[in-house]
Amino acid sequence: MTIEVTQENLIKRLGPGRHLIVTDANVEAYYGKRFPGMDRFVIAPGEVSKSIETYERLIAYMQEKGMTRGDYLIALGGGVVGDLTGFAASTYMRGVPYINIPTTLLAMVDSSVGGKTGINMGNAKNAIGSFYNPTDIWLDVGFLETLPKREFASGMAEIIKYAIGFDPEMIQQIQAMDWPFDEMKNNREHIEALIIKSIAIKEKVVEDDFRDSGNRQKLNFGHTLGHAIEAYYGFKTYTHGEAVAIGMAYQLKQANQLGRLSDSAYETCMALFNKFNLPVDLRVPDHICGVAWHVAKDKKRKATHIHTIQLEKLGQLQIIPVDFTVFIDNLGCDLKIKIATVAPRKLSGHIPGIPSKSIAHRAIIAAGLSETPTLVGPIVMSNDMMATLEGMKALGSEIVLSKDGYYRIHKKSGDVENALIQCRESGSTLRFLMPFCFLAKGGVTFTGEGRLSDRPLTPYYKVFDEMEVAYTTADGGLPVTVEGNLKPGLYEIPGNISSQFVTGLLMALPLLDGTSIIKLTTPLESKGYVDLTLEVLDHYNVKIFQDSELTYRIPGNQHYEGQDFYVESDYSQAAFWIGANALGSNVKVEGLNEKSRQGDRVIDTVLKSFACKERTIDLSNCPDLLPILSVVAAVTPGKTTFVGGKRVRLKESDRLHAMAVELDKMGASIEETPDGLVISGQLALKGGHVWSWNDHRVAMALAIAATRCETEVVIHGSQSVDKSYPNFWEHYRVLGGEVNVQHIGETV
Ligand SMILES: O=C(O)C1=C[C@@H](OP(=O)(O)O)[C@@H](O)[C@H](O)C1
Ligand SMILES: C=C(OP(=O)(O)O)C(=O)O
Repeated sequence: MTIEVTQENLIKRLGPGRHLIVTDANVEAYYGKRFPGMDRFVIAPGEVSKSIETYERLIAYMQEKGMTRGDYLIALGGGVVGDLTGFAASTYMRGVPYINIPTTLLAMVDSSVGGKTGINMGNAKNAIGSFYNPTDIWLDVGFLETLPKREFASGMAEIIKYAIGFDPEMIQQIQAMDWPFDEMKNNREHIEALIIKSIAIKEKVVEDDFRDSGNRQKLNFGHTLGHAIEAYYGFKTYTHGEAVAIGMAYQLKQANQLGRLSDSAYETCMALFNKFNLPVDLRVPDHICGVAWHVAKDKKRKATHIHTIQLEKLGQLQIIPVDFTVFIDNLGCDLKIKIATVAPRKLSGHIPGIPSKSIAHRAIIAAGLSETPTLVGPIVMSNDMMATLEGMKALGSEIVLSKDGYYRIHKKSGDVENALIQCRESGSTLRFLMPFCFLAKGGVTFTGEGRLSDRPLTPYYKVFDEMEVAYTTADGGLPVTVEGNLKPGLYEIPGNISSQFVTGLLMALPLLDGTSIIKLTTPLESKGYVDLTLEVLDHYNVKIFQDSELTYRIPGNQHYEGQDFYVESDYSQAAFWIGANALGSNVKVEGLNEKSRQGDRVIDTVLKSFACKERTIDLSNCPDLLPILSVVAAVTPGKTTFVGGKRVRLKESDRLHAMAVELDKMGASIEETPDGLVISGQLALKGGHVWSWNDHRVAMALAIAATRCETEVVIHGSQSVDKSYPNFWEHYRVLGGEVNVQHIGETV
């Protein structure tokens, strides 16, 4: 039965004494007036109060008040109040009695039962604590009238756990509840019954196994992942119940997929989560790898195995030990993923610039089409470079490593048939080589990895339709096979989806047997990249005429012939170090060409605008600078508005979204707009766990953010730098950075 909590009832129960109510400011605001004659110690709401400092203040207050072993502490609030009060009660004078009056649904069914008390140390939840039971638990569902709906749902997640894991009869009662309810009265009976049943289950399990060694682990259903989810997001993004709901949903999905749990039981469980709008997946599914890392560090994990709690049928849970690598594999987390732990410190020193990826792509293609061999280099063997080198070989070029990083390249004689090109994640390789489909009899098949399949190709498909070139795609994505000949003529394409279509056509059309015209139907963005194309074409004696801002004329029957090609240093990569300098580091990147035509050379000018209080940065000609510039903006005072960045969403990740999510996790003030970001700068970021979104530029930008963080930054998916800058972490260390890179499996 539940009881109405009033001052009169309390005093009747406790008798005279120096009793003290511990509560938080929210509960005090609603209910403080119910206890006008009782002393109250009010703490700040939320996890921050489960700290040594608050504990010390509470004990000092009790001493000052002269409380003795005969006096009671009364916890009036949610889990935080209960845990702190219980811990103070268990330690003050080696133990004083306390009464727990939970005011949240979660506390009623979970933390108030079981005798666990504790406070946090840093990010480690309940690092200091004790097993200590309250003398009484007073239940008053009336408190739930004022509980926010999201908090109510959070408590329902625990009730759902009891229902599906221990007592399926509760399921109908949950199904019968009105939700969301306006008034408690129609639901009161169901809720009371569910709370009482939940407590009875927990008490029974705990009684049988007070120190958490056997069956009590079943109460942790969904919690191993749930705790890891809370920790990965710094206890910010999901409530406890939401995190546990996601944890349970993952286990249920796996059990169902392995045939251990019936479809109907699985669907029943999912419907219960849905009823209360509880999430069943992470908003960013790839974040599961970061969550898995936290599981690896979980104190409950034994050796290389993890004890998972799995539902076999409604009402029946099993404890099943699973190899940790199998566990993370089952979560859908790629074992190739690496994690870089980066210490929060500034960088200084010299590093050599890395050869420009954009220029090298173009030079390899031009050299590969030339019958006279030329030496192209230096080239750093990133995944993207490998894709273009292999791609040109597939189209009939001979490529031989001549000396350190320099390749002798030319076109071989003879026909090529049915070429297959693995573009990996390189948009440039795919879009630069697609128009060369006519170089292989029987066509060319392009395949790729990661997000490449989702990046736009429609401007080419329109051209192929017009030119009667056949293509077959897998549901509009990759692999795609293209077969047929482009013809000289008019090519109308947009200039604002990707300049890479313009580059691809500019490189292929000179080989046709007549003049072609490229007409841009929308203004050209990323213009600097098209200028680079024209520069490389000129070097190989291929002539293009720009008749107007939107029109290029390309004479046919041309041949690629040229001198050796030196690949200058990459401004897009140097931008990370230059960005670090804007944040107080002192890095010299050697070998940059001050007269380079690379668009990203604009980084120097853009950084100057940070001297003003407010600045607007247009990304339309420097999309690749967004990740690093957003980091600079996050830790430079003033407001930065990024515009013109729609295309930035179409790269290896949606970079606007990725940077907004990750910088927000690190404590930045950042807002996403349809074509940019708005960032209010501050002095430092917090640090913590972040996800690279499998995007090299996001990973590198987050590494630079670490130079202005208060604690270390743990970058999940740090291997993504291999796409363009495989020696990035090595350079980071050369500059005095402290980086520890591990495979997720090695964190065990
Ligand atoms: O031509 C190139 O080398 C590139 C063009 C740009 O793409 P978009 O033209 O699609 O913006 C840029 O983002 C990419 O990294 C490289
Ligand atoms: C977008 C990029 O490359 P690509 O388009 O070649 O994949 C990049 O390097 O940031």
